[in-house]
Amino acid sequence: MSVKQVLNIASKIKLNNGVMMPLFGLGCYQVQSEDMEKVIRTSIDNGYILIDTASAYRNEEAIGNVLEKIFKEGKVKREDLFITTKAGTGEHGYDNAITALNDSLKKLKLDYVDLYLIHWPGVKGLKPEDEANSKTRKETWKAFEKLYEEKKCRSIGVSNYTIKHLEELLSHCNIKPTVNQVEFHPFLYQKELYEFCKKNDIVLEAYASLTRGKKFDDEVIGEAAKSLGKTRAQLLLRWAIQKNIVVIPKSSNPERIIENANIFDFEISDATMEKLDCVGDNNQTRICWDPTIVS
Ligand SMILES: NC(=O)C1=CN([C@@H]2O[C@H](COP(=O)(O)OP(=O)(O)OC[C@H]3O[C@@H](n4cnc5c(N)ncnc54)[C@H](OP(=O)(O)O)[C@@H]3O)[C@@H](O)[C@H]2O)C=CC1
Ligand SMILES: O=C1CO[C@H](CO)[C@@H](O)[C@@H]1O
Repeated sequence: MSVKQVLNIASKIKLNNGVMMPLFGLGCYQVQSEDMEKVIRTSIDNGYILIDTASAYRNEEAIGNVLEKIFKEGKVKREDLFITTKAGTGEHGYDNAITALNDSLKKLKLDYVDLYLIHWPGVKGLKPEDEANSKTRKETWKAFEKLYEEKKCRSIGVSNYTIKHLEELLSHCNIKPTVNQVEFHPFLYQKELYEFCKKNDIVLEAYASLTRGKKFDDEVIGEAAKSLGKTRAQLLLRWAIQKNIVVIPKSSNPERIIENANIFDFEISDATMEKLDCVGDNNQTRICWDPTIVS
């Protein structure tokens, strides 16, 4: 298969600023620097065009080194890829956020990222309900708007925002967030947030779609995957894709990287989708951090 065909495998979704975002990509949390070249090369060879990282993951430099090599080889062009990074909890505030993206760009060896996200609504050291938290969040967004206008990021968005945080942001922003990246899988089907984002033209991007493997032993998941002749991981990813939710599974294992990409050749029936929507512990199984309680 040609690289072009490979790059076209992943379908895309249109963001509210007109940018096309791939529905599928590689999550880089806990991808070790020494594995990065193998992981990115395997991913790109198998149709991944989106790479998700964050300053907090401490692997932007490793990603930048690999991308530099790949671009030099001419195998893939910068504009073929969609790179996301995030400003961390300690990078809130106007000046901090500006510095944070410039630092990330230097490490990634890029002139721009495709998507820049506020990683977490809470500011380090502040309680979620603290008024100063909301003031600083607003300043952070002002910086994001400036960075967007300067074309240092092609789209701006948020992560771990609840409806309350989004309402606050929508009430004062000049540029709307394009994306909200949150934990989302059948065991934490955040339906209200999903509907809110849809209504407000914000694309939902799921993290921990595979529940980090923690719910693979669930019977409903097992049965549905078996009946489709797919793996549990593929079923979980497909469930989100069918809701037009972007998925970014992480794997450092070449076989699993390939397995996770093979989710565009089957469909989950409406009946099975409904079953999956209701699976588990009343949609309360959170694998990662909880933005409703922790700052
Ligand atoms: N905005 C935020 O706050 C957050 C963002 N994220 C982003 O989302 C991405 C994905 O979420 P993440 O937390 O990594 O969790 P995932 O649900 O993607 O699970 C990753 C884990 O599942 C394993 N795995 C991957 N593929 C398979 C497979 N086919 N079968 C069995 N096991 C598999 C991986 O191990 P192995 O590598 O050995 O294959 C790894 O241990 C992150 O990498 C990050 O980019 C994640 C959390 C929070
Ligand atoms: O994005 C991230 C991946 O998940 C972790 C929590 O489990 C977060 O701490 C981190 O920032």
